[in-house]
Amino acid sequence: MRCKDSEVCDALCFNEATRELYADSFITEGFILMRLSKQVIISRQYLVPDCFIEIARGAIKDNTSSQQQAEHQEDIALALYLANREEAIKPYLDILPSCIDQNLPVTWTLEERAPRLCGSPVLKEIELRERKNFEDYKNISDFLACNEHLLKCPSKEAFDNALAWVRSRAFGMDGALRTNSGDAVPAMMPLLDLCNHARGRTVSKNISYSYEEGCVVVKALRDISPGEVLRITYGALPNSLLLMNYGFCLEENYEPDGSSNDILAFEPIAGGALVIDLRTGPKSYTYGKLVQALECYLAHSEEDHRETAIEEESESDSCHLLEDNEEDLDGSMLYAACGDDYRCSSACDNDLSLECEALRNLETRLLSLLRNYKLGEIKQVTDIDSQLAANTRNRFSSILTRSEMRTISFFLQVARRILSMLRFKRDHLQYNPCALSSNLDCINLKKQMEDLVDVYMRIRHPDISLRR
Ligand SMILES: C[S@@+](CC[C@H](N)C(=O)[O-])C[C@H]1O[C@@H](n2cnc3c(N)ncnc32)[C@H](O)[C@@H]1O
Repeated sequence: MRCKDSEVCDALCFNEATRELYADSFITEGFILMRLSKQVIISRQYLVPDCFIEIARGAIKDNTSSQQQAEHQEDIALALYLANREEAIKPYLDILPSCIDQNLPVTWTLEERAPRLCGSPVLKEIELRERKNFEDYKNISDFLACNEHLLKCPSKEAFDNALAWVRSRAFGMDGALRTNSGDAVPAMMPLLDLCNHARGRTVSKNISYSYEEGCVVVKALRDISPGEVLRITYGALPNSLLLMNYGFCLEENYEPDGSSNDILAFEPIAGGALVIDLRTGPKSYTYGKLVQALECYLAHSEEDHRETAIEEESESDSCHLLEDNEEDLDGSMLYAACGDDYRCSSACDNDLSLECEALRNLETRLLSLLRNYKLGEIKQVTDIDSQLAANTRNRFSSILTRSEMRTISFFLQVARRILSMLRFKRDHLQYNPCALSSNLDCINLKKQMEDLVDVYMRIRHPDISLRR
């Protein structure tokens, strides 16, 4: 579709080959590319009959939180409607890619997934996603088997593709009708959904859209050259989600303030219930998470110490403030750092010893996670078609895993630096974020690490911090 001036393009939406949204002539900033009115927006508000939401509510017995459940039901309702392939929307659906075309990791075999994503928490998430899709489909087909008059159950393949379209192409429709949790109702917006995602430092969006009285108005944000890809932003999404829902990842997925959109689901204790979302960025993003991880280890150490203390109480009256492997600590400085009062220093030393232990636990855990990644061990394929798919998978898996390793290295180096400061060792550690990053990223990361160590020491150890 070619928009020469600010035409209303509604009539074309369902019966044109819409792939030609890409501008074929120079478009100037402020140009209105299109108006999508409610006739072409596929949402419950406009096209999806209420019975689909009733089916989704009846069939999906989520055990997640009520908000997630409500959102999920809305997505399922929309997916069911799409899978039902009504005549009016068929031309639109006919051009949408399948899950395989989208290269979604749920379609990769185990042999394809495991080496590429080895070490990544995303491997587990993909399995969960598969299981959830399967459960949802089973619930829907069971429900529709008892309520045949409502709808013919779509095939699993049709349902999977429809749900993938909702996840990768639906927009939150800003309007009077809201989901039970108050969120915007998901809607398909043919044409607007041809735009790619831009975020991060290197590529920015070139068009914007806004809701105006039942219409979505799409405007050029700057001059757009012929053939240039039209880009909106899907949000500050992490690469893990981009890969799972859209089948691609972004290099340099950072915000202008230097915070990464990539989040590492970190389990301080392997298989434990606690998962901390770690991301790199300015200290407001990192300090709280670091402390949360350390507190988890502190809680464990304190339990262990209490048990050991009870065992040892009868054996000896002597107080071992430091562990054997902490012999290299400069005792006099430790006491000085904790104040002159002996009782205070004794308590502080004990705390310090626990804190060092927590930092060492964090260091050990992060190191072991880092070792799980197996970059560069992916088998090469020979035939051309498989090579193309494999190259795409390799590229995006590599972006994702490098980003996760970058986050792990970040916190690892911070833990080591703090540990070295608390032990009053000469500061011989160098931050080395460069192996996984570009030069600019390297400078930012180094600053973020220094800031995090600095704020940690100032807040938790102002006396030591002052002496440095
Ligand atoms: C909403 S659609 C965008 C339209 C898509 N370009 C098309 O022609 O159908 C989302 C899909 O576009 C692709 N995509 C979007 N942004 C991308 C990006 N920055 N890099 C690579 N692929 C992208 C992915 O395949 C994703 O699943």
